[in-house]
Amino acid sequence: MATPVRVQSEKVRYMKEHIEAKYEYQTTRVERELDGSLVAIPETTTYTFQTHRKVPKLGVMLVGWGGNNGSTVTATVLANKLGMTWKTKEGTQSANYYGSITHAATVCLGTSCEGEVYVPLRDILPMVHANDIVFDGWDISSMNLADAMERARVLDYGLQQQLRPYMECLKPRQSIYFPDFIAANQEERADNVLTGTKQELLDKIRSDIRNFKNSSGVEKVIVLWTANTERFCDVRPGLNDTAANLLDSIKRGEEEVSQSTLFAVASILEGVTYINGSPQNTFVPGCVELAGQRNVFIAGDDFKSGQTKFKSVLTDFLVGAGIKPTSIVSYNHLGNNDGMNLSAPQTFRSKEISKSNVVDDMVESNALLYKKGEKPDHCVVIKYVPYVGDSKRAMDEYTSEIMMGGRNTIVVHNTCEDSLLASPLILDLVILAELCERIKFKVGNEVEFHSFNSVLSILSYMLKAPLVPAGTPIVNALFRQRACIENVLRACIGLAPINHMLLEYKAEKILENLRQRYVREDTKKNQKVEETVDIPDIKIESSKFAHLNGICLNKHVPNGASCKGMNGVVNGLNNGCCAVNGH
Ligand SMILES: NC(=O)c1ccc[n+]([C@@H]2O[C@H](COP(=O)([O-])OP(=O)(O)OC[C@H]3O[C@@H](n4cnc5c(N)ncnc54)[C@H](O)[C@@H]3O)[C@@H](O)[C@H]2O)c1
Ligand SMILES: O=P([O-])([O-])O[C@@H]1[C@@H](O)[C@H](O)[C@@H](O)[C@H](O)[C@@H]1O
Repeated sequence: MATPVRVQSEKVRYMKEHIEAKYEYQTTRVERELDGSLVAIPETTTYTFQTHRKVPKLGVMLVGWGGNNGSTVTATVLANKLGMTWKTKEGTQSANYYGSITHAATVCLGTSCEGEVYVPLRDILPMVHANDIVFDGWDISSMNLADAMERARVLDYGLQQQLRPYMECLKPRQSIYFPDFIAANQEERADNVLTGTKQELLDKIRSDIRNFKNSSGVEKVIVLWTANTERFCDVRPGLNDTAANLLDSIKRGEEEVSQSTLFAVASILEGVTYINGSPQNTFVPGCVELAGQRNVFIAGDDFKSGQTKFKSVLTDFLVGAGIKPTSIVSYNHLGNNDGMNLSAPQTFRSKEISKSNVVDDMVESNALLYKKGEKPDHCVVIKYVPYVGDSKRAMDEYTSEIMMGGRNTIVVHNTCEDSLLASPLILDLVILAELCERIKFKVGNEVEFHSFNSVLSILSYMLKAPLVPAGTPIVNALFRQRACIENVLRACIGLAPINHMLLEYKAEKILENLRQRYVREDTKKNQKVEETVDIPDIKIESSKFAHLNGICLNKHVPNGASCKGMNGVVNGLNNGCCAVNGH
């Protein structure tokens, strides 16, 4: 059960409706002098964050609901909600949300007398639990979700049998289908298709969103594309370069307006966040402008689930270590329908772009290794091999230059169960997007609170080709992306970012030159104790004794005085503690 973190600070107020926090945002502005030298100027900006505390009943409409990802994420939520277990050859398996940072990851809250304290990321701020999400959606295939789950061949059959009664009643809504945008081999499953002009299709999708919102009891809806990868659409003046032109193009029935852009426009016009889990350029400039005009969140592109996620870690490590990757070859084969759709050149091109650009920011960050414009050779190969199904086999080779003309080659084989890696990302994307809808902030003496930019770049951690507001940095390095989420959530409760400096432990001896204030609630006596200990002459100002990382601060503990042992248990006599701490 969630145990929300509570911050004790005069800068944080827990009100009935909101958590309000004042936050000193510290940055460094850099100026280049005429002689080319750089000047770094520390700056502090005061933010006031307000997070609405009420977690809504969330409805998620998946485009491509009957696909491997769509059926798997729906099944996963049902299995967790119903507490299902099933037999496998290794024994009994229970449902879980591994791979989701909002359900299976922790963050370091801070330091206690026992050392660093880690809490579930979801305990930082009130957020939707996956078990409570209601799914709906569209698919060009009419197959119900139970049959779609079977078709996907992702989940153990024993679990599928338990889920079938709950899923066979779930049927995807008819969808928009423009054959020219996806591989021709998808035609055989397209038996659930809407007809009409592009404007009529847009209006129908909008009506579906309203219908779901009104009939399902959900309080909020988010739409997420997990349908097939489309080819890139043209971007040109008069077609989709502005919001007005895009809406006119839809009215005129312009061929180059894609299925996914129609879904995005429908969502935006309904005031509903839209997330793109595939690599195509859904968010043409007119779509981005429309989202900004309507203050609706959009995010994308392309789930970062396995091979590329690894790449955004390894490349960051190599370049950050001053090692120069000069050749990156990413091959994989997979046998699911996604792989079949990607076997067409035009859809593969969309994926090739999103999988290739992921190293750009890391390479450009190090001018000591790379001249301007210089990049590693980078090759992406995807082959369709039906036999392996959803179990994608990724093989990567990283060749780098090391000191004195040396070469380093790293070869990785990575079996990615694609849908089991993408499904937790779908959950994190919609849960964090929903949370961001409840966060408002103002800067300095501003009177009005406002939302994040409509391009929700904080979701980059889950995406291969992060969509960011124009002119802002694109970050692909995975741990920077994760730190961004963690530290923004911390800022919303007035906590400083985790900076990994651990200065409090950098003293020559932990017990020397260290000044710590510990506020420690004695849960047994429900007393608040404030201790200030000066080292080396320990002057303990209270009857309680502190331990720092298991080292007892007690120097002269009169027998019988209560002394908290390493695990915080009052042991009466100090010998238990001292015996443990060896003094
Ligand atoms: N690890 C991953 O699985 C992963 C990672 C990154 C991106 N992706 C992307 O996620 C998407 C889904 O992956 P998947 O493995 O579930 O693929 P899938 O082919 O199993 O599912 C896609 C579904 O979309 C449906 N569809 C196609 N066009 C549609 C339309 N116009 N409207 C509604 N439905 C439509 C298809 O019928 C199919 O059921 C793909 O674009 C893939 O590239 C997947
Ligand atoms: O694992 P990852 O690179 O993040 O992403 C995957 C690709 O490796 C795979 O080729 C493709 O079919 C999937 O849709 C997904 O994009």
